[in-house]
Amino acid sequence: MDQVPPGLEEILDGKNHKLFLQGGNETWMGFPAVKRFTNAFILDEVNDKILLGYKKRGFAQGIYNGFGGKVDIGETPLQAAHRELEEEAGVQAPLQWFGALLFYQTDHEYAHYIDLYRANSWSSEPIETEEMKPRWFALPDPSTDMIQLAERLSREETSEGETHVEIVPLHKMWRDDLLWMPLMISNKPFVGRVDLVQDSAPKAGSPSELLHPLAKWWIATIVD
Ligand SMILES: COc1nc(N)nc2c1ncn2[C@H]1C[C@H](O)[C@@H](COP(=O)(O)OP(=O)(O)OP(=O)(O)O)O1
Repeated sequence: MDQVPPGLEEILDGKNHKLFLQGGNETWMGFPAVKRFTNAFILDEVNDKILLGYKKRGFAQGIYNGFGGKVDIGETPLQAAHRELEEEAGVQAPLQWFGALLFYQTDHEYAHYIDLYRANSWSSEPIETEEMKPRWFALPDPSTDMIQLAERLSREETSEGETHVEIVPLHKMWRDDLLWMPLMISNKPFVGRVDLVQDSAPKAGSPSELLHPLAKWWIATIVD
């Protein structure tokens, strides 16, 4: 019988779930507060592509991610997701909720509670903004071992750190994304919690240490 991690009962809100994966030997950390965020992904299901943004500045500069940020006071998470997508990629899209993640990183002031959204259509060609440079990448099959793929991509990268490959740059995304990417690709709603040790942003280094920042993780799909 799996034990739902602290903080996720409220997010599950009575919905049935099925454990997808879990790992790590630590105990769940306590956290002082929770802050709400959103993250939105556009998927081109005709051409098996995903739109990601290259973070040009500030926190987590140099990684690829969906488009998102904090939920402002007075906004619903869905409103925030639409606003962030438009601000960061100049795009409007019929966003659908597909998951929620709770993260806590050692010594941080708050845990991130991130509502995840996806859409299969979009209003116009994405544009580069001050914060993000959008780029389309080929999606791997959801049955792919994402950790092995990230290791291969990391080895194949040019010495200048330039990503030539057209496939989704898993080695330059948040480490936890490797765990739930198959669920996003196959559109299976999920909830998850991930605890991280400090300094978890992706950076060059030994591919075998790809999951090193993750101290404990638990991800479950939502079932009807
Ligand atoms: C392990 O850490 C993270 N994993 C994943 N998958 N996503 C993360 C992680 N940390 C942050 N994020 C998401 C949350 C948001 O969708 C974006 C941006 O987060 P950030 O903390 O940079 O948000 P801000 O830029 O401060 O928000 P504003 O745009 O509102 O200023 O990444």
